[in-house]
Amino acid sequence: MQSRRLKDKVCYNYCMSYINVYIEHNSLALNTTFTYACDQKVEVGCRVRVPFGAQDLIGFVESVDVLPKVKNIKSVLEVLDTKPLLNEELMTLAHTISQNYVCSVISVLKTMLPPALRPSSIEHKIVYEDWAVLNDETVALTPKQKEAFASIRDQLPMKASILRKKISLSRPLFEKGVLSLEKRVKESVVPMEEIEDSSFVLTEEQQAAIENIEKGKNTVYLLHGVTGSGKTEVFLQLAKKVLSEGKQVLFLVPEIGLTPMMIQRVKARFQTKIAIYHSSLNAQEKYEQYQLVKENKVSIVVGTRSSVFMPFSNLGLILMDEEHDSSYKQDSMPRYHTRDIVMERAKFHHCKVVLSSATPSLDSYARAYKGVYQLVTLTKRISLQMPKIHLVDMKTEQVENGLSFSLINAIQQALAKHQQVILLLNRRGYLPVVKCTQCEETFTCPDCGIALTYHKKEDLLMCHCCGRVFYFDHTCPKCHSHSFYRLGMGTEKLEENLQNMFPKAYIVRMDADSTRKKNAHAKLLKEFEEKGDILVGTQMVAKGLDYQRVSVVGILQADASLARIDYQSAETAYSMLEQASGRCGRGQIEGNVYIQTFEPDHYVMRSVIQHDYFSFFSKEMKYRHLGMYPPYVYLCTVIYQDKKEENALQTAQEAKAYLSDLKVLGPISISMRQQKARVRLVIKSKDKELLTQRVWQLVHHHMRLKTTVKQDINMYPFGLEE
Ligand SMILES: Nc1ncnc2c1ncn2[C@@H]1O[C@H](COP(=O)(O)OP(=O)(O)OP(=O)(O)O)[C@@H](O)[C@H]1O
Ligand SMILES: [Zn+2]
Repeated sequence: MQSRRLKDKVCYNYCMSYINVYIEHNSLALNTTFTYACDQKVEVGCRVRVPFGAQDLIGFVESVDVLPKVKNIKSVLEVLDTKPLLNEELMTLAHTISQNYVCSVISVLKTMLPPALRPSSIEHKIVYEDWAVLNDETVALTPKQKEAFASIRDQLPMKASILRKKISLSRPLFEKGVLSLEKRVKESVVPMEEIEDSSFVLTEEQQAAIENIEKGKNTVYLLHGVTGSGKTEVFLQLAKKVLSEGKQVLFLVPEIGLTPMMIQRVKARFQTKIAIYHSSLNAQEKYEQYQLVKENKVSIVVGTRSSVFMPFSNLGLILMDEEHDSSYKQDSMPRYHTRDIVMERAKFHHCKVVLSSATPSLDSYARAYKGVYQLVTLTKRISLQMPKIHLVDMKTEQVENGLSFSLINAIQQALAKHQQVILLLNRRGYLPVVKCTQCEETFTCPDCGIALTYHKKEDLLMCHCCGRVFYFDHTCPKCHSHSFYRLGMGTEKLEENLQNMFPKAYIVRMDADSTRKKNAHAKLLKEFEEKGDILVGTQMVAKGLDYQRVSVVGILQADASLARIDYQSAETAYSMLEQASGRCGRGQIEGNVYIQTFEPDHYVMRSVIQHDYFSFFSKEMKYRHLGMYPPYVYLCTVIYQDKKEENALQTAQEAKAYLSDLKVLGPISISMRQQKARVRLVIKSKDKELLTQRVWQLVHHHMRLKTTVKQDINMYPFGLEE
């Protein structure tokens, strides 16, 4: 790998410079710069259009050399930016990420930028609009024109479209040069409910936590506070101090559930313009928010994963809420974990980082336990006590429509008292499996080979793996029967069952299907808060919700996440159960949680019943140690994909042989994608640098062998893909 040089940042020599460019290309083989001649002013971090083979490609300038190093080099076709899109910090960061995650620099550069600024973003053109601005007031006007001008004089500059609607005489004002037109980026309004700020006296624990963090010498703090212990308030207080010193603050939230809530709280508290950044924004809105930070117009950013790449100039604090959440790891190239990027940015800006969660990732807690991070704890809830957990043993309980009698009873009582209920079933759709009762044929996705889910409202079958949908005529393609088993249930069916059982209840359903539209998430939550009795949903409902009237939480099929054969299943299950439980009893009414399980004696269940994170942590760490899994080792998975399984297998075998100095598990065959067989290797090492080095060498080994089998590298995966 070559190292980056940032010398000769700008070339003011307009005659000719030689620039090194990362070109837009998917191949890791091209993860190097190419040199071009350029006769225009250009800086590091600008985009250029260059000839490459028979194509024109877009690239980023990595460095500018005054002296030519290569003979017969081609010339740049066009310099696309007058100012660098990415500053030195971000250019260097891109390089670090590429190194650590074994991915191309260009893929990182693309991820860092809002869609409108990505190298060849033809479909995301930035939208501009005309504004009328004052040009020359001294021009002679007719009395009528004078009158018209006077009526709008104080409102300038204003949108030309509004001006034209307001006065009919706007045209002569432009023609005579009183006004002129200016193109400005169209401003979109991101709608957001305004809420009032609540101020309260900090609890002793909150006070101590703030002091510990402010006075601490460490860079990274893990704020471990039980659900409802007021971690957000600690965040807001810490932010206040840093903002008063004139520095910027980044609030990171997981996708997308908590975003509206955090935005509201931050806005209410600081009463100032903030930048927000999440997946519901369109390209134009993202561009706008990005520019707000770039032009130093805001000091606060609230956003999900990708906001970690915002062009901060003076970052004073990074707050990462629900740090355990899986959405912080990007599951496409570059497969970075936000926490790692946070650490890099904190290093550059010399600022503190606070990670917070009621159920920290094993990784972060282990670091805090060892003293690498400073542990700060909140052990008590603000309101009453922690909710009471009831483990409902499904082996012995009576059940109706998938609900145990204990849970049905609790729901009835809550509804009678006008309290709210949250039910979690981590499976969307109506029927998870469609199977013919005559010939036992199961409908499966031809691309992925997994069972299709029936969605009743749309009356179609959907693959939850690749998203493909299939028309369903309620006939078995094999034996033409019309009768199907009604096995299992997803959230859509649960909602229907509940409506039949509790006809008067107002039910809100929240899952990937009901939240597909823009801002649907925030709308559904508002609907539940204002008039809902029961909120049904997938793990989305387990996250961060803070409603005072929720007295019952029911978790259906609680063992489903434990059943997965993955080293991380127990951690995911513990966190989901504890987080979901934490949604009730947050106000003045007691909370009761019903966990429907076939394994009430499992250590995950035993820890949840006591709300005892540490007992879970200790047991889980023993298992990880025994099996040699993170945080004891670093992992990398490589998935080989090919039309023919034997090709993928053979390549994986070759890779395993090449990596004979490391512990490699597999190859094993996992589910298909796009009709291609997939074979997985799991590579383990205690030495992070060695792992990275060997994986890069593996990539080059495949290049030398001209391997045609597609490989997908995932450094530090979040669980193993199946
Ligand atoms: N000192 C305080 N006095 C009274 N109420 C408080 C105080 N601090 C926080 N609260 C309120 O307590 C509730 C819980 O706080 P918050 O949502 O920050 O909890 P949390 O620790 O983030 O919980 P979770 O991990 O479950 O998301 C909120 O409604 C918040 O407004
Ligand atoms: Zn599929």
